[in-house]
Amino acid sequence: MKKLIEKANILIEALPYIRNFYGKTFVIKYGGAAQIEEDLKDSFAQDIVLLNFIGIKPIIVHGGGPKISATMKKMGKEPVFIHGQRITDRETMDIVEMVLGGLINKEIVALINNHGGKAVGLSGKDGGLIKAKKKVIKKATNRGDEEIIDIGLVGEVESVDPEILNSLQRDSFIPVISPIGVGSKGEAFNINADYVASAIASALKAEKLILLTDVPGIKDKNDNVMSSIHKKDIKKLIDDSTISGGMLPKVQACTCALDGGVKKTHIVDGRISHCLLLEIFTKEGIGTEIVGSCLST
Ligand SMILES: Nc1ncnc2c1ncn2[C@@H]1O[C@H](COP(=O)(O)OP(=O)(O)O)[C@@H](O)[C@H]1O
Ligand SMILES: CC(=O)N[C@@H](CCC(=O)OP(=O)(O)O)C(=O)O
Repeated sequence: MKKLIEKANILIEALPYIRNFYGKTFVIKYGGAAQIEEDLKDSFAQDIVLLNFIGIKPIIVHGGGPKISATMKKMGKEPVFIHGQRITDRETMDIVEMVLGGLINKEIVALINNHGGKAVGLSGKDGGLIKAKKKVIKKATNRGDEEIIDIGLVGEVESVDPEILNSLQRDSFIPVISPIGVGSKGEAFNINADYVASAIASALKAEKLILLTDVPGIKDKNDNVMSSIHKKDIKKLIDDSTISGGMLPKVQACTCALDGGVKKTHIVDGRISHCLLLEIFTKEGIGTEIVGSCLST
């Protein structure tokens, strides 16, 4: 009996969150580094379906960097990254569309549907969801001026048209989005999934942006995970190199989303089973939250 009452207490701990989040949109970025074991993929899909059945509206933006790299290598191409962005020639863009839009997107859709959800896969091309333009990377030269590095068909989000998402949500579908944008001439652009998730969360004024990755959260200089950071403190953490590498686009995505009207942003360890439920429905949460308004400090 004691064990049964403990189970009831767990549900009761979740009650205020279920009440607060009813009808709200959560944008969840499912990074390639978190898509590792079959059990974990299943627990992710179960969490999404549970969120949906209790009235939260999840939107998934997925990555898949490791699988793109593995496929490139199989085809005799060496992946190269500059500032965390994959140099994308035309042949690589075909591989990106094949792996993200074909393989990974459909795998996530099938997983969610297997657990009783109604997922629909789309890329930024569908319904004109993500308009993109070529991303320009500038590098300071030792002559004191700047040179432009051409990284090919890498895009940045120009605008988001959420109409297709609104329609899908109205009919209780769960959108699963691959981070491919469409240019003014209909051409495809490869975009970092953190930035796409951030732009979509802003366009929908989502309640939360949650980025699933392969670290327990943002670590300080002593390797301890910081449970909460105010966005005004991010710059200092970048300047003193506490935050670097792959964490840079994530904190940028979180701060842009907060500026765009998203209430809270989280960086969570996707290698933990049911990490979404632990973050959303427990007092402590897991990982790092980045907050930005006076109310949430
Ligand atoms: N302060 C920090 N705390 C945690 N991780 C950090 C920090 N600074 C840099 N990183 C790096 O960021 C990486 C996460 O980014 P990335 O590998 O691009 O993930 P994903 O594939 O999920 O997008 C970590 O594996 C870690 O090496
Ligand atoms: C321009 C660019 O680098 N795009 C990424 C898109 C996928 C992605 O973001 O995947 P993760 O979230 O798993 O890293 C890439 O080609 O790897």
